[in-house]
This record gives sequence, C-alpha cells and structure tokens, in this order.
Amino acid sequence: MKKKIIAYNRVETPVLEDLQKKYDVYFYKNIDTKTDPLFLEHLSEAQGIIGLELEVDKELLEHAPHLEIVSNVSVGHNNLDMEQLTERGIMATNTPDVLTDTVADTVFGLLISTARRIPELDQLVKNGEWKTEAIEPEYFGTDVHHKKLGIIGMGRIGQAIAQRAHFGFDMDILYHSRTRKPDVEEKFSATYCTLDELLSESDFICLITPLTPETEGMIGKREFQLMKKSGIFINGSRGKTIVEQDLIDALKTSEIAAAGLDVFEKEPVNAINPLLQMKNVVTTPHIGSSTYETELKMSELAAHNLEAGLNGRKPPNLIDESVWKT
Ligand SMILES: NC(=O)C1=CN([C@@H]2O[C@H](COP(=O)(O)OP(=O)(O)OC[C@H]3O[C@@H](n4cnc5c(N)ncnc54)[C@H](OP(=O)(O)O)[C@@H]3O)[C@@H](O)[C@H]2O)C=CC1
Ligand SMILES: O=CC(=O)O
Repeated sequence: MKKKIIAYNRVETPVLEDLQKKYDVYFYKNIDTKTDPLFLEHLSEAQGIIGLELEVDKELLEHAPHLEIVSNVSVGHNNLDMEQLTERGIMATNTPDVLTDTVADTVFGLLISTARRIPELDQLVKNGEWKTEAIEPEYFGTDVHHKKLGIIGMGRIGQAIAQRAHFGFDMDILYHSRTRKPDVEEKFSATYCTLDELLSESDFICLITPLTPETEGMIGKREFQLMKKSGIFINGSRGKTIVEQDLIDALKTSEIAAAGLDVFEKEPVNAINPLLQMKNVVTTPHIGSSTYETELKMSELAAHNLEAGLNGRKPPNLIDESVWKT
C-alpha cells in the first residue's frame, strides 16, 4: 500500500508531481487548514508532511498517530515543536545550504536598496517627479562600500553576507554569534564582538539568526538606542527576533536612520502597519530564498529528506539526530 503524505504550501510542481507518482498525496495550498475536518482526517492517516512553515505543535501531533517525518521546505524550523516531535520519535528535517547564497543576495539587496533609497527614487521617477537634471541632495543616499557592517548570526547565511561585504564592497566586518569563529575572522578579516559593541559601532546591522527562545525579541528598544543615529538595520531572520513596535518607535524618533525588512512579526504584514508608511523602510514579503532556481532546489532537497525517512534511510538533514535509531 502507498504511504500517505500531506504536501503543504509550498512544494514546487515537478517535485509534487514526482511525489504523486509514488505516494498518496493530499495537497494543501491554504495556510489556514488546521481546523478543517478533511485536513484532520488526512493528518490522521499521514506518514509524512512536506511543506513550508506549517505550525507543527502538540495539538497537531495529537491528530497524527502514524506520522514518521516532517520535512520543512525551509532552513528555519521555528514552526516545529522539536521537543514534541522528538518525544514521539518523529523525524524532522530542513533545507540548509541550498538557499544560503540566494538569501545572502536578498539581504545584501535590501541593504543596498535601503542605503541608496532605490525604491523611493524609483517611485519618484515613475511619478514624473524628477524635475531637475541633477537630483537634489534631499534624495542622496549613503555609501555602502568601505563602511562597517555588523552581522548578528555568523552561520551559513551570515558568512555568505560577509563574503559579499568583504570581497565585493571592502567593508569592515564585525560579528556576533554564540561562538567565536577563527576561520571566519581570518577569511573576512572579521572581528568578533559583544552584541552591544556591534550595535554601537556598526553603520549597517544585519540580523540573520534563527528564531529560538533565546533570540526572540533580542533587538528591542535598548538595542535600537545603542545603534548609531545614521545606522541602517536589516532583518532577514524572522520577524519575532525583534520587537517590531520598538523598531517603529526608533524610526519615528530618528534613533536609527532606516531599515530593510524581509520578515515581520505577523506575516503577511498588516496593511496598516506603520512601517509600510515610512519612506526610509524598504520591505520584501519574506522572499529571502524565493528564486526559481533555489525554490526548486529546496523542494527537491525536502522531498529527498522525506523519501529517505519514509523508506528507512537516514534523512541527510535531520534536525535532531537523536530520533534516528539504527
Ligand atoms: N528571510 C528568509 O527568507 C530566510 C530567513 N532565514 C533565517 O536565517 C536563519 C539562519 O539560517 P542559517 O544561516 O542557515 O543558519 P545557521 O544555523 O547556519 O546560522 C545561525 C547563526 O545564528 C547564530 N545564533 C543562534 N542563536 C544565537 C544567539 N542567541 N545569539 C547570537 N547568535 C545566535 C548561530 O551561532 P553559532 O554559530 O555560534 O551557533 C549561527 O552563527 C534561519 O534560521 C532563518 O530564520 C533563512 C532562510 C531564508
Ligand atoms: O525563511 C525561510 C527559511 O528557509 O528559513
């Protein structure tokens, strides 16, 4: 008998079609399915789940007695209650590495767009408001090259950001993570520092940690106050790693100069969120890894993890290896 899987928004079409040949696939596009009786019925039969950011918590797991593996189509796995999954011996996997460069490009793109005010000036040109041959100083941006960049979370993506900054833009790099990384320091001439030192000394700050109990709200009022008034803050991690209201206040009171945001406390972001009214805030809708090439690679890797788990092989990207019993 074919195994049953729930494929959850988003699994790229070729990957979905391949899974459909081998498994009974219940495909869900809507993110609001957790109370849907049909979803709960499918969940009660499923051996596997593959998808992006389905909140897998105790309540959901109570409806999933046959579940063997949850395969996230993302590297972040804050949507998974790992304690509950491990306690039940259910495997969980993610998709590291294949998205690293793409996310670093997004973060760097936000950084440059914010510093050079590209979306604002694009709008000015398109609105027919480019009146004089030489643009007025009120529309000048600030340099990126040769400035000081602080990276919070010097993991895979943090290092890919450092690579772009060091080799492409001659930036000085400060970093903060849980552990020091001598190889990274050597490769990018990077300097390890405390969070407070990084905040007060950097011209640009990129936050790219996972969302965990330790990082939730790690950047708030006190941290924004430590930043330079000319400082530009970029968040590529998760919305809840910062206190969003404190960012709004810091921008309103010119505590910092500008922000580039790919992630928000609530997603999709509420249309009346004050951040969306600010010219010095550049936003993207959580698209760090969203290129055709990378989304396909992520889906393929997630399917590979899922199939390994369902067929008695160790998935390459097991988040908690302790669930694997040889
Ligand atoms: N916007 C988007 O579309 C995307 C967002 N992301 C986000 O980026 C995150 C990072 O991904 P990736 O680089 O692959 O992950 P890694 O695990 O490779 O890196 C995470 C880094 O964060 C550091 N870190 C963890 N906890 C803390 C803490 N309490 N204080 C300071 N630093 C900490 C780690 O430190 P140490 O090395 O010392 O352990 C590590 O350097 C993901 O978890 C996800 O949330 C990822 C992809 C796309
Ligand atoms: O946000 C995306 C991820 O892969 O994590």
